[in-house]
Amino acid sequence: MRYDASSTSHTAGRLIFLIGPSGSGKDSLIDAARTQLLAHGIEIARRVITRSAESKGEAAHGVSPERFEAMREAGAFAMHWQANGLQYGIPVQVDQWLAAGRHVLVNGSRGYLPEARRRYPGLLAIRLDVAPQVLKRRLLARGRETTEEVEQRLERNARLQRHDEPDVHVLDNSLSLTTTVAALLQLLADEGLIARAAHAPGG
Ligand SMILES: Nc1ncnc2c1ncn2[C@@H]1O[C@H](COP(=O)(O)OP(=O)(O)O)[C@@H](O)[C@H]1O
Ligand SMILES: O=P(O)(O)OC[C@H]1O[C@H](OP(=O)(O)OP(=O)(O)O)[C@H](O)[C@@H]1O
Repeated sequence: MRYDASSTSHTAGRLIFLIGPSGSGKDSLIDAARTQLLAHGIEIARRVITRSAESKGEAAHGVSPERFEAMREAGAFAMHWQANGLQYGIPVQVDQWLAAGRHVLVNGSRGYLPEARRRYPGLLAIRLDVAPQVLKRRLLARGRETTEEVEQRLERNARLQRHDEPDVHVLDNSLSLTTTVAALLQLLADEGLIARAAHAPGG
């Protein structure tokens, strides 16, 4: 059965769309915050990517381009997009979680944000920022892509940076991941998506 995302626009669960350039630390942040997010009842979507294996970071599901296309045709994705020569799919399970009133964190894309907003009007957009020179250093240190692929990612970043989307919460990931995890949890508490920690300011 095909799933109609538009039928789930007005649900109790909120989509948390984490964006930021490739290499800004989205996977790392999700991994570092995973236990705490799950403890707060936040679901975390597992991406499907046309990449055979990820050296580190989130446990994405790697598939061939042919398999990805078959999954897309079968309606397996709530959202999907293309970037950096790869296809990314977000499982339709996300819509089921949202319909059940669960908040869901998705590792998203700046390029896809306008479309994601059309589908999920109440989504919470969070962008990870790091300085361009830090981004380059991290991408090279990650060692997953070739130098050329890193350059392409930096070019894509420079291009997308020029389109500043409104209504996006920005978290700086230039410092330690621990700092960014704390900022993420604070933001989710401010938005009323998780309970505020007893010791947190304003709580
Ligand atoms: N706060 C941080 N401090 C230092 N290194 C980081 C930090 N966040 C991420 N990294 C590193 O930067 C690289 C890119 O992070 P990653 O999570 O893969 O980014 P993305 O998922 O956005 O592409 C990884 O090697 C990761 O270990
Ligand atoms: O549209 P953008 O904001 O440029 O988004 C960056 C693109 O790369 C992404 O994955 P990730 O950051 O995990 O990249 P990676 O494949 O290099 O890990 C993300 O899913 C986007 O498709």
